[in-house]
Amino acid sequence: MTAAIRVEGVTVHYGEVLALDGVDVTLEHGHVCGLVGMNGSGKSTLFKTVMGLVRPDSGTVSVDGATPALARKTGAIGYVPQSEDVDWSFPLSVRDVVMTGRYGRLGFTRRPRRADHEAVEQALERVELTELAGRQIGQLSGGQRKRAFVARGIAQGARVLLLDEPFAGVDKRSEATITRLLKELAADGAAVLISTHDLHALPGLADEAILLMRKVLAHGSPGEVLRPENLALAFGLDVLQREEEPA
Ligand SMILES: Nc1ncnc2c1ncn2[C@@H]1O[C@H](COP(=O)(O)OP(=O)(O)OP(=O)(O)O)[C@@H](O)[C@H]1O
Repeated sequence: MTAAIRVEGVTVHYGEVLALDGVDVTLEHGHVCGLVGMNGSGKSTLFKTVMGLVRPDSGTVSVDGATPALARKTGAIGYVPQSEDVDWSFPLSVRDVVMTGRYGRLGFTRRPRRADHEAVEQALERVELTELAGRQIGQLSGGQRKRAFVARGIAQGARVLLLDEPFAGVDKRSEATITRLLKELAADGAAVLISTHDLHALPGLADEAILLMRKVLAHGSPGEVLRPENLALAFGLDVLQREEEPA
C-alpha cells in the first residue's frame, strides 16, 4: 500500500542552523498522528518539507506516492499553516478561502462550476461556518479561521492533511469541532498530521504520535511516545516535574 507520507533521511539547514537531521517518518492513510516537540525542534520545518515549500539538503519525501509539488498541484495534500504565516488582511471572504481548495481542479477557464460551489458549501457546513461564509477572513476569531482552513482541505478532497498548531489560541468549541472532523476524515481514509503543544490532549486527539527533536526520538502510540524518559529527552527534565504537579 502506498504510504500517505514517506520521509526518508531528510536533513534541512537554514544557513548554519540544523533544523532536521536525518528524519525518517512513514504515515499511513486512516490515521491521525500528533507531532510534538519543544519550540524550535523542527515541526514547522517538517511540515514545510512535506509540502515542498522547503527543499531538503538530503533525503526524499513522497506524498501519496508523488512528489510534494505534484501532490500540491493535484490537491492530494492540504495544509493548515500557523496563524503567523497567513496574511489575514487579504481581501478574501471565508467562502473564497475555502474555494481556493478547488483551484487545482478548475478547468482552464478558472471559473468554479456547480460541483465546486457544492463542495465549498458542504465543507463550510461541516465546520459550522455557513453563517459566516461572507465575512472577510480576518474578521473571524482564531478558532473560526482554523476551521475555515480545515474546510479548504475538505473542499479540496485532500487525502493528506497537515495542521500546524491548529489549537493555538483556539476556543474549546472550535477545538472540539476540529478534533471531531479530523477523526472523521481519518475514518474516511485521510492521513492527518497535526502539531500540538498540548501533551495532555494528545491521546484523545491522535492514535499515533511522533516526538521530534531535529530527529525522530519516538514514533508509536501516544502512550508509548509520551513515556517520561522520552519526554525528558525531548523537553528536558523540568517537564517531568510539571507533569507531576496536580492539575
Ligand atoms: N526561515 C528560517 N531561517 C532561519 N532559521 C529558521 C527559519 N525557520 C526556522 N528556523 C530555525 O530552524 C529551527 C526549527 O524551526 P521550526 O520552526 O521548524 O521549529 P518548530 O518545532 O516548528 O518550533 P515552534 O514550536 O516554536 O513553532 C529553529 O532553530 C528555528 O529557529
